[in-house]
Amino acid sequence: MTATSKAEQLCSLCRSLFERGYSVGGAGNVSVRLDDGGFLVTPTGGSLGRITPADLARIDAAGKPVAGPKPSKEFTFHQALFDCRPEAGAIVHLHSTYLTALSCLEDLPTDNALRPFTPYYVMRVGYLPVIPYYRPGAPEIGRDLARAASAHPVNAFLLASHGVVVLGRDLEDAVNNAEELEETARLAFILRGEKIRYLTEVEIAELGGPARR
Ligand SMILES: O=C(CO)COP(=O)(O)O
Ligand SMILES: [Zn+2]
Repeated sequence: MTATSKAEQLCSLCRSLFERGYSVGGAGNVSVRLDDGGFLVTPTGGSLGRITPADLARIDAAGKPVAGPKPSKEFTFHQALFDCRPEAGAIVHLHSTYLTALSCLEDLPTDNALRPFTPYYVMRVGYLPVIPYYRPGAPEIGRDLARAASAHPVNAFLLASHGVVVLGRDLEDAVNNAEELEETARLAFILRGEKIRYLTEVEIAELGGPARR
């Protein structure tokens, strides 16, 4: 896929996420890896709902901004993840409602904030490690995400009291993973207080999702 078509796809998926309430105000950021080793990333401070290809920042393979407006202040953590996950083609960071609500709970288990009770969550994401709270833009987020991404073969990480970071092999895959994960968190809140039948270890293993280390 050319850089131009990736830019168009990025803008149309960002608009779609915004229009369906996955992002509000200026929250969230999205990036995609280009064939030359560089990246396209949403600008800092902009709404995902109103992005055009001219609004995207272009970063070269060395991590230097080379065109467009100032990139997202979270590009440092996008880059840390791209560096340790060469198979990842895109990253979506959202403050979507139910995942962010989950991220605000006290005493979340750091190895997995969402115990699986449906198969697509396991197949698309695996499980959900938690990164401690740091202010948005803090370099520690990238450092901790890189450590977690090496330790856990999963496609998403919850940022405590902040939101979620989701990876995919390409942009469409990353967005699908993010939607599935937000829906899983929504179901978890709907089911709060109910007796949930969690998937068994055997059921999880046969789904072929990322294996728990
Ligand atoms: O979600 C955000 C910070 O965590 C939004 O920041 P940017 O506008 O810099 O992308
Ligand atoms: Zn954020």
